[in-house]
Amino acid sequence: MNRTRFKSDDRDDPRAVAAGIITEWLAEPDHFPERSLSRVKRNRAFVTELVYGVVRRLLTLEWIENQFMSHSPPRPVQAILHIGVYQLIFMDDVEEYAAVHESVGLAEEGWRGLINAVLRRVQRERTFVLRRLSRAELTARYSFPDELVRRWTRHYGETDTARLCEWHNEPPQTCVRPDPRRIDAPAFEARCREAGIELVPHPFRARDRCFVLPRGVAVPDVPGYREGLFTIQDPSTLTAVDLLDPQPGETVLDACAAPGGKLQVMAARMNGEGRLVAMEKHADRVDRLRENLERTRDGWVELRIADATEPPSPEEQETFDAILLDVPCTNTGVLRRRADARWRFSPARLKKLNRLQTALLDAALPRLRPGGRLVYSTCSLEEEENEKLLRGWVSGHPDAHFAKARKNFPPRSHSDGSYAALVRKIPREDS
Ligand SMILES: C[S@@+](CC[C@H](N)C(=O)[O-])C[C@H]1O[C@@H](n2cnc3c(N)ncnc32)[C@H](O)[C@@H]1O
Repeated sequence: MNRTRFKSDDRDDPRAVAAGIITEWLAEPDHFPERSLSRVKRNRAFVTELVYGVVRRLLTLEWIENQFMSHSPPRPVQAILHIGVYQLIFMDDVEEYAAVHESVGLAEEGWRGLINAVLRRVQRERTFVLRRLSRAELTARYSFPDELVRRWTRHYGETDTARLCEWHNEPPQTCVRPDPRRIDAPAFEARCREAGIELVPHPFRARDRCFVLPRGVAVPDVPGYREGLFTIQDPSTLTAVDLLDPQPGETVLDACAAPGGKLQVMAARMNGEGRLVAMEKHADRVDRLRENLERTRDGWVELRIADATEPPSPEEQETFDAILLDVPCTNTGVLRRRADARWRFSPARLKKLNRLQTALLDAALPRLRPGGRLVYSTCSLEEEENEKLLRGWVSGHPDAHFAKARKNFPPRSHSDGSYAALVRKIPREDS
């Protein structure tokens, strides 16, 4: 059977489209499904749910299918089975008959018997399957790679690991933060209510208030979107900015700035007074950053496409009062938002990122004036790129002093996972 050919290879059939994308992803797991999804024009919501659902629940789906068959069929058949089982187990709003019948119809003749047999058994024995699944190992139960489950169990224990896995499998919330320069939180809530949008205050404690958008409300439909009255922000992102505490009149650097979530909060806190420099290495990410700043009327922020691991020029030495270093990381605190990221985690990738994170810290310190503040932050839960890396780096730099750190661990934090540490550069007379 061809890698991506299906019996009903029909651009209008959402299941066929999803099966095609999943087959490609099974062959090349590093190929991001969102690129293929961005080309889908029809039934996009359903295709997206099938693709992300299967990508997220892959190990669970394989575990269920393996209860009813003894060897693995070719990839296109696996994709059809995954789509069928996903609908039967996880999609309450899909008719079981359609889930089975339409999935079987996607396959070439020779594979239909197998697909039909497996899907019918899953349909008939659903309750029994779910009961067995609830007692299965965490990897199968929540569909996480063994590497992550083992390291989380070691650090956080089995109960918290199970809760974390459950959290990462839930659909992410969209949160918004009214910009206090333009509107206060009660007035923003009232404007949304008038527009028929009932916001839910987010329980996370930070200086700025965040609200959860009801499901199905598109961000551009929220009042004040075009006027830049709010930013789209998981509240965990506020921790790093709260720790850095940029002040009006200061000279501040955001060294890894795109797409600009934390930068927008810093711009609001500085209120156009002082200098705020946004550095970003990847030019293709700067357009989105610029758009975000234009929406919140923060054109005063200086954008610079540059590699923040490069040492500063002589004029830039010790110029900044405060630096935010929101480094690239393994993203293990935000897996809810990236269905495929759990499969990309590996110790080798973590080590490679550690080299970049250390190089970014090394190049940031000489840019900071003595007495200045640096916040190192990630959206990771792994100590090797959080507390361990930061403590090790500080101990090798006598002019850096570790002040404090905060970690947001979902679901306890009710937010995405993140880590942020405040480091002070020791003033010269003390060093
Ligand atoms: C975690 S993201 C930053 C998120 C951003 N702070 C926010 O709140 O929206 C890390 C960013 O660093 C950028 N980056 C990676 N290596 C870099 C480097 N050597 N110099 C500057 N930026 C870099 C990436 O392209 C990415 O946009």
